[in-house]
Amino acid sequence: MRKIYVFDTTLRDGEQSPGVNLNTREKVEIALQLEKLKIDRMEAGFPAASPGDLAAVNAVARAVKDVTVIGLSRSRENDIDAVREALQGAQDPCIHVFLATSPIHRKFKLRMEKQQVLETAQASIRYAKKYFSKVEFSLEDAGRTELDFMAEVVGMAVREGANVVNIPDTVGYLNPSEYGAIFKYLKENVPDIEKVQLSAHCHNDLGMATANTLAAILNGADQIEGTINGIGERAGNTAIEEIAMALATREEFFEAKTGLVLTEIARTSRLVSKLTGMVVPGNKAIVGANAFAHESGIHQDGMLKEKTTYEIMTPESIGLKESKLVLGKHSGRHAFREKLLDLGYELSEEQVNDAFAKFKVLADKKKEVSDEDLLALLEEKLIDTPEVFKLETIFVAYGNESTPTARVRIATADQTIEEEAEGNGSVDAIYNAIDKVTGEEVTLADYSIKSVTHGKDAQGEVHVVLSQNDVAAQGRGLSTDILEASARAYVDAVNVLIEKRKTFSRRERATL
Ligand SMILES: CC(=O)SCCNC(=O)CCNC(=O)[C@H](O)C(C)(C)COP(=O)(O)OP(=O)(O)OC[C@H]1O[C@@H](n2cnc3c(N)ncnc32)[C@H](O)[C@@H]1OP(=O)(O)O
Ligand SMILES: CC(C)C(=O)C(=O)O
Ligand SMILES: [Mg+2]
Repeated sequence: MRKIYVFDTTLRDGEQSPGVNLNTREKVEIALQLEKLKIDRMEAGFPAASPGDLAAVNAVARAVKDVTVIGLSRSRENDIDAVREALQGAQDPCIHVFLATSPIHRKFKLRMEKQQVLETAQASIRYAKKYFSKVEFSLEDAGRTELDFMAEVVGMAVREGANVVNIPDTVGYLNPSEYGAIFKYLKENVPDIEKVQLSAHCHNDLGMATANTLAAILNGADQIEGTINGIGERAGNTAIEEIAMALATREEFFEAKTGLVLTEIARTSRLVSKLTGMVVPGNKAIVGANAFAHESGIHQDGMLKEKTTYEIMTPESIGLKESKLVLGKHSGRHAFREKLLDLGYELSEEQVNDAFAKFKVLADKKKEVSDEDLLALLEEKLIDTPEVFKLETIFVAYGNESTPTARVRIATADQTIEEEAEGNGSVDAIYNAIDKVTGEEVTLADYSIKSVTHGKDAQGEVHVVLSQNDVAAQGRGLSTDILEASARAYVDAVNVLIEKRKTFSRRERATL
């Protein structure tokens, strides 16, 4: 099995993400975690960029023990000297020198002819070689460089003793067959190419960074460069975790693997996200919150029967605990029943069906139904009070300069009654309208409201206590709308009150 070396540039190209700025302490923290992940090489920064970055690279160089630490440098002696200073104290230092080779960069940015590019690159590799036993040279924007000129520059780098030659698709322009073909071409056309390691460095402007990097591996690349979570300049770099898991999942196809401790992937991803402030999208491959979550009933059923139906790798393999079955409007009975069992509810088939119907109504209103939602829903269902009055609809008209008015429609066993009333607030108006329907003379002894779930679409739970003569009754209402929850709680309490009154009078009659 061929080993693919992993060059992590989270601390350099990753830090080039707009808005990201890592201080020394943060760089060291990430570097130590990258060491646990067992990446082979880490680019800690660009020492010539600022005194702060030079110091941070130095701190990383001194902190890590088992990883090659790299500093980036333009093809200029001053930049190379800055890397020399920054890498003092490193166990295994390496310098990364780069110069653009494409016609666009030569003409507009560097304002150099081909020959000048060749000579500048040669001089910088020679200078770097005086101080470093390990030198990587990158042909910036290789992806848009003429193949014959690229081969000429790579040949020069090989002769000058570069250890790694990197072929960046700096602007994410190529597609996998084109990028793979470059590696094949260099392998076949550059004399002594086997003396260097060829490296792939891709950007994700067209969403092809991972595919391009894999194409390079299939065509002989020895090293891949990337960042954790794929952060980096513009649309980012190749996500290292995607390459590592692609190789691990399809080992028989690629016949290559990294030396990463895969179970450290999730932890590393979380740390990088936290310290860079770059949130990982839920649908991000491997490390997104939904990468091992299933919401659809058919998928959940498959997962419960056999996980490989819908998972090509396990969450445990990247250091997560388990897959998640998320209950939502697309979920089915299998997952629902499983969740009830998890929560300690062993219900009959009929009860499950009944609760499932209520769950679907709630799921239509909420993106995700949480455990708290379910508990609230189940507890409400399990209280067996006959519904003398059943709330059907409420309508509230409210304005801060007008009197709130509410209209309620309530069903009884033999009719549906609609009433309207005013109040000194929306809830008061609703309660007055309900009183008109029920004809019950009750006192509102207590009213409380709390949110039982989180977020903007949280469920509100309203508790009311009603009293009538010596009888008190509690009611509970649950809804994503607090006015509806208030109405439900009140009607529930009236029903409980009526039930209590019946029990009370039965008991009284019995004692006569
Ligand atoms: C594809 C990549 O990711 S490359 C890395 C990109 N990363 C960064 O640029 C982050 C760090 N950079 C910086 O802090 C600054 O750009 C510095 C300190 C390096 C340079 O700053 P300044 O001296 O003010 O130059 P500025 O950034 O404006 O322009 C870049 C100069 O470097 C030249 N240059 C660009 N690449 C190279 C190179 N590889 N080798 C030599 N010169 C280069 C440009 O032609 C330009 O030269 P000019 O001033 O003669 O026109
Ligand atoms: C410095 C080089 C390697 C780079 O980041 C790029 O070309 O994308
Ligand atoms: Mg880059």
